[in-house]
Amino acid sequence: MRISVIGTGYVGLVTGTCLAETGNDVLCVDIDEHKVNQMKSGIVPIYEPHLDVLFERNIKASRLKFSTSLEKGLEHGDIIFLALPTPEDEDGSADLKYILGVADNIGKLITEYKVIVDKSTVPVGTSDKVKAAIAKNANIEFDVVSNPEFLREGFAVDDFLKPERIVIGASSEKAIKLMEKLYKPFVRSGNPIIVMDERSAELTKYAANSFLATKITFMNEIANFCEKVGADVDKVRVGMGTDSRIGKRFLFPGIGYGGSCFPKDVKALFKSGMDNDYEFGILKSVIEVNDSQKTILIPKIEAHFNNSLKGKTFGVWGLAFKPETDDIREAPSLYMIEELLSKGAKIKAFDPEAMPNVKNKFGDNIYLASDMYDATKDVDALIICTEWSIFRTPDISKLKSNMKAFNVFDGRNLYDVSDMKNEGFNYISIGR
Ligand SMILES: NC(=O)C1=CN([C@@H]2O[C@H](COP(=O)(O)OP(=O)(O)OC[C@H]3O[C@@H](n4cnc5c(N)ncnc54)[C@H](O)[C@@H]3O)[C@@H](O)[C@H]2O)C=CC1
Ligand SMILES: O=C(O)[C@H]1O[C@H](OP(=O)(O)OP(=O)(O)OC[C@H]2O[C@@H](n3ccc(=O)[nH]c3=O)[C@H](O)[C@@H]2O)[C@H](O)[C@@H](O)[C@@H]1O
Repeated sequence: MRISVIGTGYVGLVTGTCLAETGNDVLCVDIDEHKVNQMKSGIVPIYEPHLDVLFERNIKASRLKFSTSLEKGLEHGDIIFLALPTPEDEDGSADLKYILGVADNIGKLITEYKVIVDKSTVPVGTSDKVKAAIAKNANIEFDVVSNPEFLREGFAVDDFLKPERIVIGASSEKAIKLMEKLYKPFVRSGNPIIVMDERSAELTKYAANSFLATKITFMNEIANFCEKVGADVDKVRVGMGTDSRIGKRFLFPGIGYGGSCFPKDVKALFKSGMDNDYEFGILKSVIEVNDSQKTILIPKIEAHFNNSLKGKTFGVWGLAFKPETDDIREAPSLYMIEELLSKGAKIKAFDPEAMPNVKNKFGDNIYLASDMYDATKDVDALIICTEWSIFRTPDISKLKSNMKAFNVFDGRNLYDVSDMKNEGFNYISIGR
């Protein structure tokens, strides 16, 4: 099938590449000329494990091409995916200017039947807005489908190739048939393609992300309470998670959820609620609790240093919002670093993939370490913000010879409390 993907970020590029992998002829369109030039010369512009192999293979097979021209994209694809940003607007709602801007142009440019697929995360009712924006300028038949994406960064290729489910929100039989044909190769394992109306599909995406964010936040509160009453959240987590109704996943406490989606999506669902005369009390709390969780280690650090962080140096391990990505959008590490800088501390930071993004954000305000041990030289404490695998079994003797004082504040519970104590560290983690 001939496919175009408009917007070639984490979702668009993975979608385009994986659809090419199953034999489709894919054109990826992006407004960012630099990005498109990179892709044309074979460079994957983001860090996403395993994407490079598929990317290269499909470019070689001429199934994956790139352009900055929306016009070419609309000419090429029978199915047009919109994988455009839907960032948080000032009032917390999802900003639809990218989606509706492109929809407006689609109406002007299409000359034959197209299926326009919204893959971005958008509030309930957006498909009607997209339809209206296209219809305003088009005299041609077209259909709009809502097909929310559930991939995780760091596992995006795997999640796309082997999805637990595919949600298709549509009312046109013709469009549904085309979408089912396109996705058939991805559901061989028996996982379902779930067809529903557009509004339910749009809400499914927000409900899923908000539920997961709530699950994490609930566990963060249990962890905070564990500290008050002398319980161990790791034990509570295992004790709870073995109940299959609860499940083991997404129960890991830490310094809050971050990323380009959970924070904005929870806020957008809350705002959608308010716009429709419904106040999501639970989401209000999730937002508040997560905001304070991001800096939950700060009072503990301050208490240790007698409320004076001025001139103290902190090593920070892990800057991306989670492991296996270079994405720092809404990363808890950024909130920690900003808070520490504002209190006069100095930072030596390291992340395996996110250093260029962090450099853009902080410039010379922090020291960008050349490796994880460089970030621990002469520090008063080490702070762990992201649980990259390479941090899990550090060379303890190297750490000890580097660090000025043996303080570790661990926002991701990487180490055994008694092991760290036996090694002579003052080790503070979450809920233990
Ligand atoms: N990042 C993720 O893991 C997931 C994101 N989503 C949703 O997917 C959507 C896209 O997210 P990301 O891929 O993370 O965004 P992104 O910011 O990584 O990529 C968006 C791309 O769209 C391009 N763009 C902007 N305006 C354009 C225009 N007028 N024409 C062509 N290209 C244009 C940008 O240059 C950028 O390359 C959002 O709604 C997000 O909530 C859904 C599931 C997972
Ligand atoms: O809509 C999206 O963009 C995506 O958002 C999340 O994916 P992602 O943000 O890539 O990452 P997650 O693995 O879900 O982690 C999100 C945040 O929660 C935190 N988290 C996750 C799990 C956990 O147990 N504890 C915890 O604190 C992570 O550290 C991270 O900051 C969802 O998992 C995807 O299904 C969804 O498609």
